[in-house]
Amino acid sequence: MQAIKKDIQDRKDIHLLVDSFYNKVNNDTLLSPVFNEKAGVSWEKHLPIMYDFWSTMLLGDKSYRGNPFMKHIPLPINKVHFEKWLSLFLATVDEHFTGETAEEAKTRARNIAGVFQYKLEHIHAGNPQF
Ligand code: HEM
Repeated sequence: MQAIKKDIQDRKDIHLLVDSFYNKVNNDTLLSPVFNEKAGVSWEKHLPIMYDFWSTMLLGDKSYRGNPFMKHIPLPINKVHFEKWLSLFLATVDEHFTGETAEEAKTRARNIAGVFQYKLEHIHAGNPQF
């Protein structure tokens, strides 16, 4: 029987969301090389940052301080990468959660991915006006 899904309520839920998402990323042939080869991500450091980021977004605990966009400027990523990133994120939320905060997570992800993609397109086109 399938477990009854609940909403994202606390940091334990955020850990499940983030761990499951990056597990998918690490198994994805398009995104995994960007994280592991191009950026050489240290997962030990990155995952706790992402727990704080999503806790700040969804639980309002203000544990994340930083400028997330800056880290993405040097990455070789475009629309195709963002579409994949978003589809994995949305699938992860739906797999584990349902409710108002789960919907909020998907809306935030869509919006931020859209903004990042738009800004990067301009920067990559040689118009670093941001
Ligand atoms: C194609 C899409 C994306 C790729 C390939 C990507 C990749 C990365 C990489 C390689 C880092 C740096 C990790 C490190 O410092 O070791 C990073 C950091 C981060 N990313 Fe992304 N990312 C993507 C989209 C997004 C989106 C849409 C969001 C937000 C919803 C996001 C939020 C963050 C945050 C919060 C950080 C941490 C920044 C910090 O260190 O303060 N990323 N990402």
